[in-house]
Amino acid sequence: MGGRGRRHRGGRSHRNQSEDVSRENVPKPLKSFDSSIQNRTWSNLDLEEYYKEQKIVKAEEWDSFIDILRKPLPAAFRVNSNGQFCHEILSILENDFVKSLQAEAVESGELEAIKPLPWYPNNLAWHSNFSRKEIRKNHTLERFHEFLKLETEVGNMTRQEAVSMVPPLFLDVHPDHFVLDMCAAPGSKTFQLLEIIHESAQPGSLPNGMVVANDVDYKRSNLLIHQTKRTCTTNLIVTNNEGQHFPNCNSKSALSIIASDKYHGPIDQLLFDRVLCDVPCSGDGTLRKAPDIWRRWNSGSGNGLHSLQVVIAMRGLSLLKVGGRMVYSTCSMNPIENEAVVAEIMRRCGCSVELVDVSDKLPELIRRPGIKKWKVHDRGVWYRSYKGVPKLQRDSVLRSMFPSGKSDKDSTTGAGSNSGEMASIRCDESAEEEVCDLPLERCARIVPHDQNTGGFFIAVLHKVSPLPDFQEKLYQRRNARGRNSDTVVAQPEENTKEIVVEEAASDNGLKLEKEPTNKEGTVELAKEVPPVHGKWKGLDPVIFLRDETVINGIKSFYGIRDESFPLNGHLVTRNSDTSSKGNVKRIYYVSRSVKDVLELNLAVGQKIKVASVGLKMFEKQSARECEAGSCSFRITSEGLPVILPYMTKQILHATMVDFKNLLQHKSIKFPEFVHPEFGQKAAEVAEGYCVVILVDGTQKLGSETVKVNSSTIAIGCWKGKASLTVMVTTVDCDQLIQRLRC
Ligand SMILES: C[S@@+](CC[C@H](N)C(=O)[O-])C[C@H]1O[C@@H](n2cnc3c(N)ncnc32)[C@H](O)[C@@H]1O
Repeated sequence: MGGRGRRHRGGRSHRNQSEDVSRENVPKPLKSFDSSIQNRTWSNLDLEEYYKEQKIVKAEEWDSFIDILRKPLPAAFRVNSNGQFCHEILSILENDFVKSLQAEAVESGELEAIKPLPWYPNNLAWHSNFSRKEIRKNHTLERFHEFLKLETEVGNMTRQEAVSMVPPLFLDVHPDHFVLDMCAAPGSKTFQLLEIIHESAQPGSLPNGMVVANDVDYKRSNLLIHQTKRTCTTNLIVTNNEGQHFPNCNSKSALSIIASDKYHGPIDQLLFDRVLCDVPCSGDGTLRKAPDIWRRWNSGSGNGLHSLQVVIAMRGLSLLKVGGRMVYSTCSMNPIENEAVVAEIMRRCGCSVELVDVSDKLPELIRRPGIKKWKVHDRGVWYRSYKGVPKLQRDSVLRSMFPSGKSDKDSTTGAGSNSGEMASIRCDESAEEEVCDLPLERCARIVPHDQNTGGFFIAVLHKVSPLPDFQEKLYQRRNARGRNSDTVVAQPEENTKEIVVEEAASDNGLKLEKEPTNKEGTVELAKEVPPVHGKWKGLDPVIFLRDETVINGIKSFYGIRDESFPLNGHLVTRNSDTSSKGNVKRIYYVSRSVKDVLELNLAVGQKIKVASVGLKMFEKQSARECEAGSCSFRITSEGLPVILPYMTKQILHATMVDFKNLLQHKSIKFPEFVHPEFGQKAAEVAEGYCVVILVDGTQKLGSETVKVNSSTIAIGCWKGKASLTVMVTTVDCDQLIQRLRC
């Protein structure tokens, strides 16, 4: 539909249901690649020594490995499978650019300039032989660059590193799944997850599944909100919780006891069928794309992230349903952030979690088994085993970093026990090299020289039974204590009666509004109705719109029947939209699954910090534009594809010539349309927002003859006193005009 995948401009900026993305959130462009300084900036002796020692590639491959790390990353991109013009775009790539760019490929000694990634389903993902900078700067690639730019801008394509596309494919998501993306920003994988959730949905029908895209960083979340808006989804909640403390939303828990008396929703507890745990990492797999990492890299950054990665992954597993699947991934090549984390969570979970062997999936994706032997490096010293770690260093070098994960609490000796000797010791030779006894070979490591990509790591985990009790209780204890330790020791805890008082406190600077507590220290929830005022400072609360005058006004103006497309209970607003009662400015539509989760979240005291939810469907018109009798809410471009199949009023059908004229001239007086019949119908429709649908030559101009389907092209317009005016951004107009020329 013309409205699909639209990009919006000029809307008022709103921090939480954010429209805009500040420039500082946009990933910095690739630093200019100048071969004269390449060797100086694209090298780091510590990194080289580290990876030689860790033996993630064989000695004979070393040169190929390090050479390719010094070459800029070829650009890759994906075609949005739900985009209305998906097939046209694939056809342009296959029939135009594959051929027209061929000369460039030959010049650089390659066979093809662009080609589909063989392991990605349906040829939707593509590899190019040009770096992003080459595409930007090389004049012969100008047309290709323009094409990529425009299609990305209107939401038909996404530029994404090839290896970063892998985790959602291993997650095996179905349209009815509840999916948690724990560390989601800037959102390229969330976008893929949403595509899968919506895969088989017909226009207007909403899948049963949903995605919760969480990221602790609200600025980065704004980027995600912007990115995913192009999917026109009603099935997404963007949240700003710390992944490792993502709340328990359980209406039956002691904390929620008061609310649960009033709560009769279909979900008692928020658990997920799938969890994506794409954790913060040192990012050395992205060296080819972000060369400044060469300068900054040291082994300490991976060591420093290990504990956080473990606790985020553990939280993901406890939020996973039994029988569910979690993918753990990083864009780091470092075993301390990868195999060591996976081994530690396997140890903590015992038999309740299995590593899934996915070696038969995506056979064309070249990857290597996870390694079972590695060492730990800290401040110039290599350790083969935890035994050798001096006491003073056991704060930074943890037993979970080693392959066996075993501690030796009594050991006071070892390579570095005397701090005076440390500097001269390169390795604790006395200790035996450890080998992990877990099936880490089932993990997948993607190394850059195998298929000219970045580096990446993936582990697929299956939850076969509830986690050991003490792991769940550990989470509660840590929250109750104020959670200032990420280096959690996996030991059984006896007293778990303590109740979470501040489920997600203010570790990251967000302050909770003060809530009343009772004598047990539990949060007392409002007795009558769930709280609606902002609990999280800086985040507007989510409020269900119950104003019948507004809802009925919309229903009757657009001819929407509740039995076909329910509005009651599915419309929400944010606090800043309602500066005074009845003055709602923006209305968001949420799918049933999202509605159920929001209601549960309200019942348990708004534990989840909701940054953005659902799809902006209606926007208030200014009083000047609204004549008496017309509806004061227009439909947004992103909402149109979802609601159009259910609209029975305010619809006009135009032939190609009138449709194109409208796009070109933006505003046309009724008598000036080529088909007077169309001008007549436009004059008759009620003043205010209306939709113009393009009909082909064989169809009549009567509304009842045209059924809306996935290829329907429609635009929002404003019917004024004497003319019809297009309500579509210039970029979208231009894109549509170009498309209609094809
Ligand atoms: C590797 S990036 C995620 C990339 C993302 N999955 C994508 O595909 O676009 C890691 C993200 O983790 C976020 N993060 C860092 N610490 C976190 C935490 N404790 N909980 C949740 N997110 C966290 C960062 O803000 C960052 O956006």
